[in-house]
Amino acid sequence: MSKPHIHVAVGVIIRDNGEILLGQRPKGKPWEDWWEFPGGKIEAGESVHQALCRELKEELDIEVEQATPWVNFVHEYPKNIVHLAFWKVTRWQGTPKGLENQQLAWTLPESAEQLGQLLPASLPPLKWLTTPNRYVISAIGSAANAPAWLEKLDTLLDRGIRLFQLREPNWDEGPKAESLKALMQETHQRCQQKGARLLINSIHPKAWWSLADGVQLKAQDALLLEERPLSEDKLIGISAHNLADLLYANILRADFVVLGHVLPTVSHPNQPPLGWETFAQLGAEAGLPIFAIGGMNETLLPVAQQNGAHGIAGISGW
Ligand SMILES: Nc1nc2c([nH]c(=O)n2[C@@H]2O[C@H](COP(=O)(O)OP(=O)(O)OP(=O)(O)O)[C@@H](O)[C@H]2O)c(=O)[nH]1
Ligand SMILES: [Mg+2]
Repeated sequence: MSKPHIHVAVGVIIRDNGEILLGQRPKGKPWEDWWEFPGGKIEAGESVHQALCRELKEELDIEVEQATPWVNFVHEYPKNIVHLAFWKVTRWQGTPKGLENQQLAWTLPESAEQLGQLLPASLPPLKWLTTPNRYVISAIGSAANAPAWLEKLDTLLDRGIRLFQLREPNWDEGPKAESLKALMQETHQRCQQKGARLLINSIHPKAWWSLADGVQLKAQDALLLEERPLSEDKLIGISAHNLADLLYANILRADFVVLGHVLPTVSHPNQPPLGWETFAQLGAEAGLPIFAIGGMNETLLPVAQQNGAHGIAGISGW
């Protein structure tokens, strides 16, 4: 017998301090007492945004004022298949109240499991929420430029950037050079001191990936793999340019995807950019958080998020 498909709008309600709102499922509903993000089924004729606003009014008595699409993904339960559209809610009116007699709790994503049992499909979003939303990519070139890089790194760390990628295809001694490995280790140490993470592009030796915090796989390197190449405690990003790359990122159980280039960029002068519309359409199919890349700068972060991005990535523009 085929399982029913259920389409659900889910609100990730986020306070400025990073806490999110979770609710305990009411008595008498399936999965009673399990913790979840507020939300509910999309009714016939409703857009996802309309369903989100209605559900958060019905369940919490708040009016949504600002919400952006984040990740859509599908979870198969024993009895049904749930299509979850997660939206980030960053401004609302009113104080959330449990109108269905459900317990509510504000928690940091990393502490959510202390509340009790969480719905299985709520676990990936909790992990994704701990991924920073600005992703800085290096372009250092040679050991002579190392001091300038380390100075820039310290400035970016002071500005709160918590995710970096070492990507040096044009390193003067080659992308496997000992001089680059030494700089990678210095960079990683400085990141660790500030709780930031450093990923290594897959053009560099595999042994470096686990010395740092994970890997950023080029699309064609991802296609050569059959499974997630590192354990869950490491991060795996995949660079994607089309739907096939995005679907493959799901097979490899990547943590996020970098999709682009979105706007014209000096690094790809001869390829046409995706533009925001295509970015949003592809992103809606990704099933993972997506970084927009190509022509990004910090003022574009809200634009990227309106188009469904988790964050922005780039070499320049910081
Ligand atoms: N709201 C919500 N639903 C989730 C999450 N994760 C998840 O798998 N679901 C599933 O999505 C479906 C949402 O249904 P719901 O019971 O909230 O629907 P609803 O508010 O419209 O309730 P109703 O049908 O009783 O009126 C359930 O099957 C639930 O198990 C989550 O984090 N939040
Ligand atoms: Mg509900």
